[in-house]
Parts: sequence; C-alpha cells; structure tokens
Amino acid sequence: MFRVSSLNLRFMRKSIIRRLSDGAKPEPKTATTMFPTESTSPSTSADSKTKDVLAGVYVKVGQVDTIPDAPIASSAFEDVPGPVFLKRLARFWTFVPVVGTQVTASTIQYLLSAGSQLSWSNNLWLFRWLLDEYGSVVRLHGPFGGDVVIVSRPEHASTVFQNEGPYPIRSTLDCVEKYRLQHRKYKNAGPFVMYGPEWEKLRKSIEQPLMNALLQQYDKIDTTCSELIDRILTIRNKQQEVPKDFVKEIHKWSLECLCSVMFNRHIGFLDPRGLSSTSEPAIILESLNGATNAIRKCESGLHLWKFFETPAWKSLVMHCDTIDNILTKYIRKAQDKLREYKNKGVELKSDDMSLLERFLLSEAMLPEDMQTILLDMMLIGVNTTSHAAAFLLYHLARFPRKQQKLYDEIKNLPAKIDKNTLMNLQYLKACIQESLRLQPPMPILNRILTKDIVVHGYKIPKGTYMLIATKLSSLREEHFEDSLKFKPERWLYPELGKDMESMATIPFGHGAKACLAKDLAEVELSLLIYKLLLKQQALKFAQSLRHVNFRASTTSPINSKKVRYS
Ligand code: HEM
Repeated sequence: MFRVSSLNLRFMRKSIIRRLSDGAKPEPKTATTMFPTESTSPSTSADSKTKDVLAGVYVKVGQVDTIPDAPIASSAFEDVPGPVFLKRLARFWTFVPVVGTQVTASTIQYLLSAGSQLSWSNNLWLFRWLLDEYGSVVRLHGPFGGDVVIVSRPEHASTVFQNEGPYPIRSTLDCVEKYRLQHRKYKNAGPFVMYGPEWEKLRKSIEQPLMNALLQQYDKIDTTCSELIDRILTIRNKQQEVPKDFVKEIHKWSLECLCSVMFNRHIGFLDPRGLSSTSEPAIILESLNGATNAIRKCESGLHLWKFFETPAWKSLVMHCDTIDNILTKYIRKAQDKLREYKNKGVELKSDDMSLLERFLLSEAMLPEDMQTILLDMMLIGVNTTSHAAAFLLYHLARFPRKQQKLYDEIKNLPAKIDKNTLMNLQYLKACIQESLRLQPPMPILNRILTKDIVVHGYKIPKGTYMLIATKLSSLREEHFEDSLKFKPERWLYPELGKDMESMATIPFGHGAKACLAKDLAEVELSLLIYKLLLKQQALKFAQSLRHVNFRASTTSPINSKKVRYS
C-alpha cells in the first residue's frame, strides 16, 4: 500500500500533498494524536492512498473543527450520498496508480468548460442533476480513484471558506505547475496555482502595485474602450448587427486593457487595419488561445502528460514558451529603461509607471516571478473579463428598458469621467453585478480541505476535493426572486432580495484566494458600457447583439428551468 502511495505521491499527488504540508499550518505533534496510516476518514473512502499519505503528514485524530461553534457531525463521510455506479467503479479504479482525485474533478470541470469561450460556464446540468438527485451534499467516488464532494448552498460554501485557514488550497492547472517548475525550472508556479506562505508573499507583492498601476493607466483603458467602440461601428452591418464572432473583438479589448496596465504600452490588438499573422499582437493572441485550449485538454481526463509528451502538452509548452519569450522581451525593455533613467539620474514618475516597472522597482521579485504573474493574469484575466463583458452587453441588449434606464443615469455626464465618479454610478454597478450573478465567468470554485469539516451534518475529511457550484446558488429562487431574470434593481434595494450579503453569489470568489483584480475588471467593464451607451447609436448597437453567437445563454437548461434545492 505504501508503495502505491509513493507512486502517487511522486507522479500525481505531489502538488496536493505539498500544498497541504506547506500551505496549512501543521498541528503540533502530540503523542496521542499523530498516527501513521489510518486516516480520520474511513478506509473505504475513495483515494485512500492520498488519505494515507495526508494522514501520515499531520492529521490530528478526532479533530473536526477549530472554530468555536463548529457543528457536530451526525453522519460519517461514508454516508454522504452519491451515484452508486461510481462507487463500484471506484473499487476497480483504485488499483490503477495513474489516476486520482484531480482527474475526476478536472474532468467534471472540463465538461463545464467544453465548447466555446462563452459557453464554458454554462454546462451545469451535471451538477444540477447530481444535487437534485442526491441532496445538497454529493460525494463522487471518482471512477479514477479520487473523492470529490459537490456543494452549492451558500451556507455550505461559507463553511468551506471559514475553515480554509490563512493558506487556502485550490487545485487546478497542474499542467501549468509542471510547465513552470519542471520545464522552465522556475522557483514558483504562479499566483493561481501557488499556496502557503510563498503564495501569500507573492500575492501581497502584487496587490498594491496592481492598484496603483490601475489608477495610473486608467486613461489608457479609456482609450482602449474607445477603440473597441470604433471597431464596433466599423464592423457592424447595415442592420447594425455585429458579426457572430464579435466576441473575438471583445477578447482583443480585454487583452489590450490588461497589457496597458501591465506594460504601460499600446500593443495594437484592435488595429482598425486588422492584424497580420506575423505581427506581435497576432502572435500573442494566438498563443494565448492556444495555451488556454491546451491547458483545458491537459487538465481533463487522464493526466497522461505527466508521464510522456502528449500532443496537448507539446502544444501547451509551445504556446507558453512563445508568450514567456515575449514577456522576457518586455521585462528586458523595462529593465533597460529603468537603468537608463538611473544612469541619467532621472527619477521615473510614479504616475506613469507600468505594473511591470513597479515590480522591478520593488526588487522583491525575481524576473521569473514576474513572468508567472503576468502570464497568469493573461490566462485568467482575459477570458473572464471577455466573458463578463460579452454577457453584460448581451443582457443590456435583451432588455432595452434596462439599457434606457442606464442611459438615463449617465446621459448628462461628460465623455470622460474619473474613476471615483465611474464607480459610483449605482445603476451601472447594479447591471454589472446582476449580469455576473446570471453568468459568472467562473461558475464553480474549488478547494482542497486543509482540515476536517462538517457540512450538513456530514463529516468531510481533510484532503477532500470540494467543488462549490456557486452559480447554482446564485440562480436559486430561495435567494433571488425571479432568479433567472435580469433585474439590476435588486441590487439597488437590497432589502428586496434575500441573502444579498451572503455567499449566494460570489463571482469573484471568496477569502484569501479571491480574485486579486476585481477592481481592474470592474473598471474595464464599467468604462466600456459607460462609453458605449454615451454614444447615442449604442442603444441600437447593443440590441444587435442578439444575433451574436451566445450559444450558451440560449441553449443552457439553466436558463429555461428554475433551480430548486432538493
Ligand atoms: C470579471 C472578471 C473576473 C472575474 C469574474 C474573476 C473571477 C475570479 C475568481 C472566481 C477567482 C477564484 C477565486 C476563488 O477561488 O475564491 C479568481 C482568481 C484570480 N483572478 Fe480573477 N476574475 C476576473 C478578472 C481577473 C483579471 C482581469 C485578472 C488579472 C489581471 C484576474 C486575476 C486573477 C488571479 C491572479 C487569480 C488567482 C488569485 C489567487 O489565487 O491568489 N482576474 N478570479
């Protein structure tokens, strides 16, 4: 048994184990509490190999929760309901040392993300079916040997977050971790996949510079929004409809906004003359799309790339190498600029500094750390912001009266407004919040438990992979009346809704690992809509968005059926 565990430890579990041992604070050893192999979880729990290893690291017997009013578990982990056929399969698959929890969970997540960029958050039917069929806590005995627990209720999400400690562990993107640690031989794997004190240090060194860079580069984001609007006016047809692949333009807008903050540079993604395939913006766009697709493929199903170079792995390496090389070039340029200023004895004005220059000046970060941060931002930030912008436009297009109301709020304001005024536009804010409630770019959050917890009376052991289907709770009548309707007003008069302040809708995640660029995303979305609507034609334009290929929003069963708790 131990040999099997070592195999797993080496080939598959390495990251989880390391996360748990690095990220969570180990309990002090006491003679009675430490034990070698018998875990707090029943031995029949799927992926007992992992549990053995985890238990051997530092689990304390009998400890369930450390928060004062921790609920008492009335049922064991074994009692958590879930599909029986998976349970049977699990017995068979447990003997295959190649696979594990992450494969199961990432397969589920891949199912959700399959298809076009805009539909990836919408295939929640599987989750809804499982929760309807088995109750509000569902255990999947992974057919590949791992255990996954799915929850969606806000109070359950809250329990998970309350117990995540200072160093939460999110398990995703193993392939990115391998690419950085093994292929590039970097010291760190990047903020999204990191955990523990090192992640905390890195995250802290990003937050303030990002906030400052956002303030300084606000005008550049404004200009990029104007560029997208001009592009829209050029590409729409005589019926004022934008083409079906309009989302590509949104993607370019999102990338240009991000690059202006990161590099204080205009890259030219939205060049009105179009992009030649050999131009730098075209290469960045293609590599980013290629890397995203390769990551999705690598993260789904069997992680065979851990053992040999699959086509998806090769594609990931190729695309990430291309972006990394471009980032290296930008880092060198920024270093040269800073050196030149230093040699001339000129001080760089802090009000015109890019995020990258701020990183370089802080001297606390290695260039390779900067590379991982910038690439993580591109991989996460561009898709999420494009998704949010596209659906925000879509919702405004579908509901012209809401659009008119929003227009009324801003019509007497100048073409250029500062960040504070922008962020205080209440109806605009409400529209963004409501659109994110209906179509959150990340509909599921995940955590690996760093200690045993009790959810709905069930004791869930440390090391369990939790999937929190936050989108399902944000669509529930129980929390939002007329939950499937786009009603920004509910955010203006919160007393109209229930649980507004709770976990019912958390599009930017929650806790220490929540999105670190929420402000940036909100500024980008607000500026785009503000400027678009201020152009009178925008009202018509947005209606034309009905014709854009929003496959997900029209076909998803989520949108046609009310969601209920079982
Ligand atoms: C509307 C746009 C966006 C949404 C809805 C969004 C949402 C999220 C969510 C749900 C998470 C995971 C939170 C959790 O697990 O609790 C996350 C993490 C993250 N996001 Fe965003 N995001 C957006 C835009 C951006 C942008 C523009 C950037 C980059 C500049 C970005 C960078 C990150 C990073 C680096 C993390 C990982 C943070 C960590 O683990 O410490 N996001 N985001």
